[in-house]
Amino acid sequence: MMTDVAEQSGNTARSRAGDGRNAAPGFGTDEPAAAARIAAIRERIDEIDRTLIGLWQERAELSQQVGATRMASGGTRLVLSREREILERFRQALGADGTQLALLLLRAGRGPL
Ligand SMILES: C=C(O[C@@H]1C=C(C(=O)O)C=C[C@H]1O)C(=O)O
Repeated sequence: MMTDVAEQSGNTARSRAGDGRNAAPGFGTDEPAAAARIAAIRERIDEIDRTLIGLWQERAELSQQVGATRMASGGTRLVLSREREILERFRQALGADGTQLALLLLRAGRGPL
């Protein structure tokens, strides 16, 4: 993110200098063909992000339903053995970043500890 902003302001500075570069502001390149390819790839990235956000929200709602169901039956709010399984699943698939992602995912459902 920081890099994008820095690169964009770099392009803006060149445009102001009137040297003919910065053909496609916001793409981080002065090559129109590269900018077109990037725009096409970004469409899919945006689609993936929308899906991820929707799935994230759906998972949080389902997790809250489980918690409410369990507490209404006199059970516990959390089940740490289950949370450990989920952390391990994400760690195995994605490594250390997977663990961090799973921690955020679990927190989205049950709130901060
Ligand atoms: C949703 C549940 O409740 C809590 C939330 C979990 C989750 O978001 O995956 C996992 C374990 C529990 O601490 C569950 O037990 O399945």
